[in-house]
Amino acid sequence: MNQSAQKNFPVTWDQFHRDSRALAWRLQGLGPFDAVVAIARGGLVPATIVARELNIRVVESVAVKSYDHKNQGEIRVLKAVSPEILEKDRTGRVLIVDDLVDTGNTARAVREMLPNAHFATVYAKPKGRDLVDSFITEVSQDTWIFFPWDLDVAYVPPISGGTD
Ligand SMILES: O=P(O)(O)OC[C@H]1O[C@H](OP(=O)(O)OP(=O)(O)O)[C@H](O)[C@@H]1O
Ligand SMILES: Nc1nc2[nH]cnc2c(=O)[nH]1
Ligand SMILES: [Mg+2]
Repeated sequence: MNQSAQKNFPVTWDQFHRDSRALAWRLQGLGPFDAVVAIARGGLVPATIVARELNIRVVESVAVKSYDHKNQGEIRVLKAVSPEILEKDRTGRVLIVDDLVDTGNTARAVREMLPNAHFATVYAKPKGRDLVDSFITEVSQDTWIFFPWDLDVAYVPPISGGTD
């Protein structure tokens, strides 16, 4: 449950691209990886960027849903990992990518499916941090991250509270 999120952390496309590329730099040398498994939906964007940078051509997905907007519910697996990827996991050369780890519930569920994979996220909150092998930026547990695909350009009133 993330209703306690007090702070907003909006991320632009530019920043997300930069942070995802930074993740690719960090992952280079930890491989080689034969396949990337993106945790849909949020993991699909960074997975594509990482796969491009590391020249990984096999990109798969697993679909896990646990949030309805900011409310966390039961973990539901909507699309399981393919048998080919389960087979590849034995080699330890599978890379799982997600946009963030929060409570760690999603990461825990996917790690059970692919126990030998390297788990990477762009952002991490303290509760889930230890469940990922690599991440770029940590934010506090009471921060809600807004991804660029959740945002639009909008009017903001002046800090002084007056009209502009
Ligand atoms: O560590 P947790 O507390 O499990 O939260 C992290 C997960 O929550 C979000 O996905 P969400 O279930 O909202 O679906 P989405 O990727 O389709 O937005 C996010 O993309 C992570 O996958
Ligand atoms: N967009 C978004 N989804 C989440 N799912 C769990 N935590 C978060 C968060 O901080 N931002
Ligand atoms: Mg997700």
